[in-house]
Amino acid sequence: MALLTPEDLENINKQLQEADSTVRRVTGLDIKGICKDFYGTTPCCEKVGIVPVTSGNGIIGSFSESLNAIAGYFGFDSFITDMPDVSGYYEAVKNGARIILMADDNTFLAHNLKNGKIANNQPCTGIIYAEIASRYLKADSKEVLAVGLGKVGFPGAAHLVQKGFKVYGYDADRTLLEKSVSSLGIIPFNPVSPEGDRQRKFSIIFEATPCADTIPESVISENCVISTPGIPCAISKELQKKCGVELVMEPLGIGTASMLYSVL
Ligand SMILES: NC(=O)C1=CN([C@@H]2O[C@H](COP(=O)(O)OP(=O)(O)OC[C@H]3O[C@@H](n4cnc5c(N)ncnc54)[C@H](O)[C@@H]3O)[C@@H](O)[C@H]2O)C=CC1
Ligand SMILES: NCCC[C@@H](N)C(=O)NCCCC[C@H](N)C(=O)O
Repeated sequence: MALLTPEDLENINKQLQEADSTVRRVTGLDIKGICKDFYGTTPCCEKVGIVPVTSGNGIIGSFSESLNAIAGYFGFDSFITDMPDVSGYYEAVKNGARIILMADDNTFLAHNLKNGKIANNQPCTGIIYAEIASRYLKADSKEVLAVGLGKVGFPGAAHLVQKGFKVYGYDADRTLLEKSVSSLGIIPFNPVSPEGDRQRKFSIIFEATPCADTIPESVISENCVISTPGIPCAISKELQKKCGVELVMEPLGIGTASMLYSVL
């Protein structure tokens, strides 16, 4: 899995505020409103314990601090434990944490100790970015392009299928593309070299790849939202400006909010 860097998390509050205003423009609701409406839950001063984890590549600079800022932004009472790992987990519980947030190199979880609910960042991220895209107020059709069908993208594409959208999809990994076609019924469509479908454009695009510039101008409709957790960004700033694309993209907060609301 591509790991976050401290650079990705710089000015996390500013990134979150900017993403929130884009989400509000795109859907009419802010991120809180989307999570509340989608999960049917509202925070009620649950205490969130954030536990740094030293395994694998170790602690990522400002990752825990970013989670603390994000939890506060969404109205949770949160703290970072002094100790990492098992000692940190013990410290969190002893200090009254109701929800534990912790991540190693492979899994980023939220666990509600009271109701037993547990969430994984990858599906929670894919689903919430897909949900935001699905609520685009200026969408000109129910057709969606989903690029990147991995641990984040597949759950997001599945969510769009379940919501009744006609999902065109692509993944550079042929096996994953074939699995998505057979299990979700998505229509294979390579945005970079579409066979036959040269003029197909989309006003709703969901992207979840670790590659830059995966969305070419040829598939961007006049009114278009690109909802993408993918890092680096799926579209250049120049192309975004040229096409007037609404870009919903943020490195950690939207996915974390989805996790927290899903375990309430
Ligand atoms: N913003 C956020 O909150 C979060 C962001 N991420 C980011 O989302 C991205 C995806 O993460 P995962 O799904 O866990 O990774 P993954 O490796 O499971 O899936 C990525 C998929 O993209 C495909 N891919 C790569 N280049 C492609 C291209 N040019 N065109 C089409 N498909 C291409 C790969 O074949 C793979 O199936 C990563 O950049 C990750 O850092 C992940 C979790 C949260
Ligand atoms: N964008 C949300 C998904 C993050 C994920 N791509 C990642 O970097 N995971 C590694 C987190 C490692 C955290 C570290 N163990 C710490 O506790 O600081």
